[in-house]
Amino acid sequence: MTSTGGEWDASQLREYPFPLENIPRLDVNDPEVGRCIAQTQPVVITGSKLAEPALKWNLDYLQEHLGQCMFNVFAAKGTGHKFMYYDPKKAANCKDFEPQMHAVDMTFPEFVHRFRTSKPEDSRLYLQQALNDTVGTAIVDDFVNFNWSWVTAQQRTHDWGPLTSNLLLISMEGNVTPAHYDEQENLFAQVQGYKRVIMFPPSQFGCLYPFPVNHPCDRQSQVDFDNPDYEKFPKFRNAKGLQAVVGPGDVIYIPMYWWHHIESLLGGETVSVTFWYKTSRIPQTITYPLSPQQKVCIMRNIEKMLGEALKDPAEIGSLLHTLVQGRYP
Ligand SMILES: CC1(C)c2ccccc2-c2ccc(C[C@@H](CC(=O)O)C(=O)C(=O)O)cc21
Ligand SMILES: [Zn+2]
Repeated sequence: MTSTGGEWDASQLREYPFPLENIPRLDVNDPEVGRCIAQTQPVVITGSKLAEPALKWNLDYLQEHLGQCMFNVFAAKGTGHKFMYYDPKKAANCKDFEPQMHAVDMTFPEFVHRFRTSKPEDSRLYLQQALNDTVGTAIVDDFVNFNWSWVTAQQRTHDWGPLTSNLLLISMEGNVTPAHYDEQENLFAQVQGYKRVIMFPPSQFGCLYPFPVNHPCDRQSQVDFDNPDYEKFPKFRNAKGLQAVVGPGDVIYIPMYWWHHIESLLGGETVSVTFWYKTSRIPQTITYPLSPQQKVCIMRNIEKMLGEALKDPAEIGSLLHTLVQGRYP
């Protein structure tokens, strides 16, 4: 994988212990794009103009045109570079959980000021804000001029459910969102700077050891890619990833249940806009063998049901071990 125009170079890519193949990079008019999406395979789509009006969304422009409301900004703990999502509701009943980032609400000018005066010993920041009509009138103008006809055609062609949200993401260079999966289809538009996306198929659930469903970090991998614990996570040695670097104007399709780790490359802030779609209603006919995605969904339901049935999450593991050991080799 080489840079297209010298904007980044491979020396910026953090080293990880797993092999990586490239995610295909195709023009929006290539019929192969539709085939990739239909087969829930990741693909980088160029030339879609999906969020073209946002190509001018640098910090100055956004400060000028975003409203004066408060923005969701996350600060990583200490000088860490990882932004691992956690569910605050589940954190409430998980006493020994230590969040590795915390939410700080601030105005956009405050965010820009802290972003620009940030020193190496300061916490890294990551702004994540749902784009809606409260974030500012001029931005709405840009927003309505996104390529809605194209993205709505994808939604209809692939029988996705409703658009649930567009997130505006502004990251400092070097920030990392560790590997996790989401339960929605995602067309991820990169508009400023470069991001490296590393993805693993849902079939590699067994190599990536997600936290228990009832844990605040549900859906996130327990494996620290910078320092993997092969004693606890031996099958991580078998992980095989796909990767792409996306830049302004690129869109990457992140299929539901696919693992993704995303890092912002050097060169200043990175800005992305996500288009998340719920899945469609339950398919009429179930075909066998079930897909890896369906098996992840089944495993999630079992964990949820056991959590409710047993009340104490600590009992789930021993019950599952009793159920499996010596009985389901
Ligand atoms: C880490 C952060 C800021 C965050 C904190 C707290 C709650 C939610 C989120 C959240 C959600 C989405 C992203 C974008 C992307 C990862 C990336 O681009 O870094 C990704 O995972 C996706 O598009 O699915 C990033 C974040
Ligand atoms: Zn995600």
